[in-house]
Amino acid sequence: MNILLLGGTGQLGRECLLRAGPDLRIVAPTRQELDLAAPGGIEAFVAAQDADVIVNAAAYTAVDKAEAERDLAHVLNAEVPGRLAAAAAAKGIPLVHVSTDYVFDGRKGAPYRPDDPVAPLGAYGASKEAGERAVRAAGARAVILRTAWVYGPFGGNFLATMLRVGAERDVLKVVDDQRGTPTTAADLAAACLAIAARLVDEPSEPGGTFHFTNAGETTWCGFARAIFEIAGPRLPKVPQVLAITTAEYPTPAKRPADSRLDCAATLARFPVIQPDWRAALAATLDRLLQRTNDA
Ligand SMILES: NC(=O)C1=CN([C@@H]2O[C@H](COP(=O)(O)OP(=O)(O)OC[C@H]3O[C@@H](n4cnc5c(N)ncnc54)[C@H](OP(=O)(O)O)[C@@H]3O)[C@@H](O)[C@H]2O)C=CC1
Ligand SMILES: Cc1cn([C@H]2C[C@H](O)[C@@H](COP(=O)(O)OP(=O)(O)O[C@H]3O[C@@H](C)C(=O)[C@@H](O)[C@H]3O)O2)c(=O)[nH]c1=O
Ligand SMILES: [Mg+2]
Repeated sequence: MNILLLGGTGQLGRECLLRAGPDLRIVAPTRQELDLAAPGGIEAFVAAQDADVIVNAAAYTAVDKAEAERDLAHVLNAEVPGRLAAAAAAKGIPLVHVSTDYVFDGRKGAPYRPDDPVAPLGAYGASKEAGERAVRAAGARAVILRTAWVYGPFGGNFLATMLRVGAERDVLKVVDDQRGTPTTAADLAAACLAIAARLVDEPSEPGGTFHFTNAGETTWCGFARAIFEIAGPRLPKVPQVLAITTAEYPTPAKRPADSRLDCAATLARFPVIQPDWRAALAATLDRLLQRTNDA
C-alpha cells in the first residue's frame, strides 16, 4: 500500500512514519515541498503522486492561539481538508482525515456518538468542524476520524508540558472538571493505518464519520496525576497536583466540559485496537524516559 501522508512531522504523522515498511510505503512531503498555508497547489501535488490512499495528519492545533489566528486555522483545518478530499475524489482514491472532540460543546453528559450534533466552543473546533463539512461535500470516499487529547513521546502536548513544568514547580494546578480520554499518537496512528488499509482493500467500504480514543476516561487533573504516579519513581522530582476548576484557569479558548467519544461503531467496523488510556500512558512513558535516559 502506498500512502500519501500530510503532516509527517507532527505527533500523529511521526508515529505513522515509524510504521512504514516494505508493504507500507509512506510518502510525506515536507513543508518546503508543500506549504499547506498556501494550499493552491494541493490538487496538482496529489494528482502527481502514486498513492492508494491519503492520510491527513496535518492541522493547526494551537487551541488558544487559534482564537487570534482564525484565518490561518481555517486554511489548515477547513480549506486544506476540502482540497485534499476533492483531489482524492478526482484521483479515485480514499482519504482518512483526522478531526477532534472539540467539535462538540461538551454538554451531552454521555459519550458522543458520531452523528450527535456538533457545536464547537472555540475557533479551533469551529475550523475543524468546517473541515469535516468540506471533506463530506467533496464527495471522496473518506473516513473522518475524530479523536481527543492526543499525546506521545514527540512534540508539544499535555504530557510534555506536565513533565516540563513538574520539574520546575512544587505544585501544579490542573482543571478537574473537563472530562475526556487521553489518546496516544501511537494507538491513533495504528487505527488510521488500519482504516486506510481497509478503505484500500474494500472498495465497497463507504467511509463516514467515526470516533477513536484510548479506552476509559479521566479529567486533565486525573491525567496529570497518572503521569506522576506512573513516572514518579523515574523522575528527579514529583510535584503535588492540585485539582482546580475551569473558572480558576482562564484561557482564550473555551473547551468542552465532557467530550468523551463513543468509539463502538469504529470498533465494530474496522480492525482497530483500543488500549486502556493508563496502559497506553505507561507504554508512552517507557518510550519517552528510555529515550531521555539513553540521550
Ligand atoms: N493534538 C491533539 O491533542 C489532538 C489532535 N487532533 C487532530 O489530530 C491530527 C494530528 O494532530 P497532531 O499530530 O497532534 O498535530 P501536530 O500539531 O503535532 O502536527 C501538525 C502537523 O501539521 C503540519 N503543518 C502545520 N501547518 C503546516 C503548513 N503550513 N504546511 C505544512 N504542514 C503544516 C505540521 O508541520 P510542522 O511540523 O512543519 O509544523 C505538523 O506536521 C490533527 O488533525 C488534529 O486536529 C484531534 C484531537 C486531539
Ligand atoms: C498546562 C495546564 C493546562 N491546564 C488546563 C487547560 C486546559 O483546560 C486543559 C488542557 O490543556 P492543553 O492546552 O494542554 O490542551 P488543549 O490544547 O486544549 O488540548 C486539545 O488540543 C486539541 C488540538 C484537541 O484537538 C483536543 O482534543 C485537545 O487535546 O488543561 C491546567 O489546568 N493546568 C495546567 O498547568
Ligand atoms: Mg494546546
